[in-house]
Amino acid sequence: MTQDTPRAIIVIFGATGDLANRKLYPALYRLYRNKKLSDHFAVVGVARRPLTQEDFRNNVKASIEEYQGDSIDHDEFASHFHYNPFDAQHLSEYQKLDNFITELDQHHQAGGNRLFYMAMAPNFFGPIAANLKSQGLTDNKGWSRLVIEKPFGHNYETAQALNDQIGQAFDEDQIYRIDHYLGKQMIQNIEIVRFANAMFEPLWNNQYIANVQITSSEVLGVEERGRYYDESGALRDMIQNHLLQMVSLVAMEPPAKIHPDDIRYEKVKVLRSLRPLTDETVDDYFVRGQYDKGIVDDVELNGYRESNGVEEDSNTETFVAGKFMIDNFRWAGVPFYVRTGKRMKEKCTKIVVQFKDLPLNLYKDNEGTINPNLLVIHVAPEEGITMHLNAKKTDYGMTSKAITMHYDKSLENVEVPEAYELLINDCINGDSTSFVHADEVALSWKFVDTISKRWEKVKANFPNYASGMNGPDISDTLLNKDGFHWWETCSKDKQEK
Ligand SMILES: NC(=O)C1=CN([C@@H]2O[C@H](COP(=O)(O)OP(=O)(O)OC[C@H]3O[C@@H](n4cnc5c(N)ncnc54)[C@H](OP(=O)(O)O)[C@@H]3O)[C@@H](O)[C@H]2O)C=CC1
Ligand SMILES: O=C1O[C@H](COP(=O)(O)O)[C@@H](O)[C@H](O)[C@H]1O
Repeated sequence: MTQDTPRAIIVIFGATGDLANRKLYPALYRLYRNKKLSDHFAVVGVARRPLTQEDFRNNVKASIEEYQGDSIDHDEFASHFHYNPFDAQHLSEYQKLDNFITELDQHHQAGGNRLFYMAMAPNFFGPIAANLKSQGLTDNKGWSRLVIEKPFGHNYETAQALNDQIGQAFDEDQIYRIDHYLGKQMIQNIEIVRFANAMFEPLWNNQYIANVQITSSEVLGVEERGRYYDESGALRDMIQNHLLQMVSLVAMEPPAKIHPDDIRYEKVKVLRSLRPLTDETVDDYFVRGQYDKGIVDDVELNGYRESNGVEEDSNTETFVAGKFMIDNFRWAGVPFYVRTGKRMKEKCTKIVVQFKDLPLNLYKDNEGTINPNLLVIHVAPEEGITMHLNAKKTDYGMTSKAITMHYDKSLENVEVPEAYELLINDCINGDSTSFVHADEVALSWKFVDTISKRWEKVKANFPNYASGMNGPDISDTLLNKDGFHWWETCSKDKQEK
């Protein structure tokens, strides 16, 4: 561990929940192991369950063993963890929590800094933030920061109400809204690929790019999250946040500096330039799907409507494909296609940039065609970059063939920081670059609300795709009518077709 990393007490609200166990403890453990946490860090876990200190530390160790797969002695790490049984709805308990944190701060010499992490249901975010303020927990001598998890509201109105509520207790620069996609290495790489390569930046515009395709597909269905998901759907669960963040990063102008304000400013400009939809135009730009049962790897899987917590005639979409038009000088006329869904063919997040064809190309391939250049950013599960180019076919003639040049991140042989690990590290260090600003939340909800209102009004003919397929046919039609098609495979080894 190091002395120069910021000291802090990390207070986790919802310390017994799924997010804390599956993501936060393993992430903290990796930070600790990689010497990114100060000797003086401490974690206060709060939740209603009456756990003893020992129970809590055993839970933390068990979660590291399960999710980190690492069997070294975790006792020293766990000794930084303290449990405080607490009901967020009881105002009287906040003062006790304050005393508990203050004592620990003295014990660990944590410097008076407090990171409040909301790993609880979203309806608690506002009230807890207000109570932290009113009960003096933010009057500590060091900094205090608030970390909140998505969903940031259910629509524009509720997101604004949430922002107003937490904004009364914390300033915007103290609020860290987590979108875990922004912690992924290859998402962070978008900026570097674009702005550190002379061969891409001059071409990154409507003169040379035909379209951009962003896919985030999942093999899993809604599993145990049916109740939450049926209220949300893919539009709110993925498009409003992760997909729009990716669009913003691919489309933004170069920032003046690598500084949170400069980058947010550029992302906000993209969101402000999105061509707004109306009730009449939604169907031309966005389509939806819901998975049916299907056979995948010889196993028969149930349909969405058969899942726990889902209405039997649910109108909730588990798939969305859409087209964003960004009406600014750089992007006028270039469609940004996105799609996301559950129970699709493969787990894959990737960004494909398709370049325009040359005005004349004499060097066609054997089939008499010329393959467009593609730049593929593989976000997950593979991490890397593939360039699809044309080269001479090895024979006596002058025909071309499609080739790929690939950067495979896994060959670097370095441990890749996991998204939560990286984002928690940023919170502790006060770097809010990879977090979502209130303005981004507001603008993305405004855009998405038009679609969700339309979809609530006009029922779909669901289910419309079998489990294991890449969504419904209308997703293909969306691109085909513009003369394009989805570039399918995620594999770096195969030519993407
Ligand atoms: N799980 C995940 O992978 C992801 C979760 N999120 C978000 O993270 C947040 C947490 O999700 P998740 O961990 O899945 O939820 P869980 O339901 O698993 O956990 C909720 C936690 O809140 C505690 N809690 C509930 N009521 C109270 C109360 N009145 N006072 C104090 N503690 C309370 C529970 O403990 P107890 O019952 O002991 O009080 C539990 O620790 C949500 O906002 C979710 O949307 C976001 C992305 C991914
Ligand atoms: O935020 C969410 O993301 C996951 C997908 O994340 P990934 O890192 O595995 O791509 C999704 O399953 C979940 O429904 C959604 O809430």
